[in-house]
Amino acid sequence: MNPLHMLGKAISSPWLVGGLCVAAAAGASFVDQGTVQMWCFLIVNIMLAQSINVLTGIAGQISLGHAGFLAIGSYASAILLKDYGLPFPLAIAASALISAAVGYVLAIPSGRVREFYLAMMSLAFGLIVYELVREWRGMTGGVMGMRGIPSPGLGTLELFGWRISPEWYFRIMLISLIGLMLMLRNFVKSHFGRAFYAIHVSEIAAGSLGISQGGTKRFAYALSGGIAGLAAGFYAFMVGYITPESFTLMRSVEILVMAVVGGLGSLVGQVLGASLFTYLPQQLQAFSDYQYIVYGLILVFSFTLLPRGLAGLLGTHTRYSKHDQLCGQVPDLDTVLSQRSGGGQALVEVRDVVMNFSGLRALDGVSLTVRRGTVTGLVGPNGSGKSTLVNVISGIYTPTAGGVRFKDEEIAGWPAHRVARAGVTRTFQDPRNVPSFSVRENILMGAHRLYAHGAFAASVNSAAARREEGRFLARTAALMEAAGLSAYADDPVGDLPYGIQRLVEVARALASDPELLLLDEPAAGLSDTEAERLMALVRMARDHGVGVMLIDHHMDFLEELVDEVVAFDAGQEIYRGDMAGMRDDPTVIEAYLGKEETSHA
Ligand SMILES: Nc1ncnc2c1ncn2[C@@H]1O[C@H](COP(=O)(O)OP(=O)(O)OP(=O)(O)O)[C@@H](O)[C@H]1O
Repeated sequence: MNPLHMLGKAISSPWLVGGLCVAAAAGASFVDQGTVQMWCFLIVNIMLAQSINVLTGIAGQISLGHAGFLAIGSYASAILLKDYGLPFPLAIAASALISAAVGYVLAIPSGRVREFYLAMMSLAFGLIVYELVREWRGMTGGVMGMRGIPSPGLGTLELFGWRISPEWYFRIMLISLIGLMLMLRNFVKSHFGRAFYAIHVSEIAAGSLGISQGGTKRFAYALSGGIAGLAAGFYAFMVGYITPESFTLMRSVEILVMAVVGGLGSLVGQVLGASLFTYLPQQLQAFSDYQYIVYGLILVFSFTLLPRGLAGLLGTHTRYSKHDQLCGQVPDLDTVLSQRSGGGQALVEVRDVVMNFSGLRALDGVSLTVRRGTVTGLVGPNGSGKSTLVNVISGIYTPTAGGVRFKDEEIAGWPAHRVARAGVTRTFQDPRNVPSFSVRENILMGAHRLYAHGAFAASVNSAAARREEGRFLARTAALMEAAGLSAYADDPVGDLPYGIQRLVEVARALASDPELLLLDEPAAGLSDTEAERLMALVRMARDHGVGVMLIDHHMDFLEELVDEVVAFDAGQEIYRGDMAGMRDDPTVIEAYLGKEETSHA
């Protein structure tokens, strides 16, 4: 193994980390106050880096204004303790809650913009907060700052009459950091962490699994704001004096740089980045005028040579599943899907759907019914509107006219995640997996809509959360076995052949225990063995009462599976019936099959 990766493994070891924490907690009594202050400052930076990592590294929402959260949390906790006499732990908890609330509100406009505009918006947030704390003199002390905040350094911070010394303050911070890191670790490995990452990689694919884009972004902003607020509360009491100059744009950039250099997406990386940027300024004191030039150079160096930051260099890899919690035996494949009754009943009814794209009519009055426990094939030449129909049913497009009824509800116009949560799961013509996730993580992500445990249970890894995760892991294992994917369980999907990626997407769709399954060219690029496996999976779904809509161009493949086939041309139905009839139908031959295909048949 690469020596750097060995080092990475060592620093991620719970024993080493635990040992270091115990040593630091004990050692705080034997070092000078400046060192203890530095350690406290390091903890604040680690928390801030984790805060930005949740938002930017995991959920993919860039933030250039994180010092805004730091300012809000610092002033809030200081005011609550100093002016309202709140005990210090409550003041810190309130600071976290207030910053989380601000994050939630900020997500409403920010959730609507991306990339450059999002960066600008977050920048504006940081600048507005900076100006507010400068101008709101009555509350914040304006440019003169807020003095006399109870602090362990001055011996003025008390908890129920106990004067907190700097060493004890450090120990309290250390325990809080350990708690935070453990909770974050559990959170990231849960379905919440996978949802955060999914909206980062593909909002459309996330929606098709029942992950709400807006809801997930709001949650990510609130969580990130909350963590920054926690750091801010500790910071305010640690320094005992805050001014707007501690919350400038440079501070926001510094926090982002720590996270980027440490390795966005990695929890361990944030500790490394924060450590570097806590100690570096000390070492660079002689060059303080050039400090930001040095930061800039580090950033350029890091982008060029270490795109995944220090975490990438040391090979520390954040996993998005609690794969070690697989408990019990891999269940029989038959039990992975619910057995649904009512075979033959109408499941989805598409009525007179029209879909226009600025002048182009992709669907022109399409009506179609898919029944429970049946497979409906959809064929037609390229551009005839098949994928558009799948997009309309699955909520990606709102039809220009017409309706879609699923079970007892009119779903046309529902957002994709709501349609998916109702039980409609689809695959895409080009597989939309999360390339950096393993096969197991991708398939597990399919079960998102079925999870019952909440964020707190996921973070503390409660018994109920463990049981549920174990159950879905076992079902994932059964699906991997059936799809012939077990050998790739821990491989990143992006590195695997195309056919395997398709099977992963189909297995992921089945992991959602769908009632209606929409498969868009699932057999394209599959080998014969892979196609056999795919057929077995589709048959299993059908036999469990799932209604399947299957788009494909392989006639032999369709012949094996479909109960009814519908042929489209130019957005209109030109044939409906069985496969044999379709092969002989002159309109279908003319528009789609051609003479050659029929003579082969
Ligand atoms: N978002 C969109 N904007 C504009 N035009 C679109 C959009 N989506 C589809 N179309 C057009 O609608 C028509 C139908 O496309 P669609 O992808 O549904 O066909 P298809 O039958 O699935 O073809 P293929 O077999 O190639 O996937 C095409 O002319 C396509 O260019």
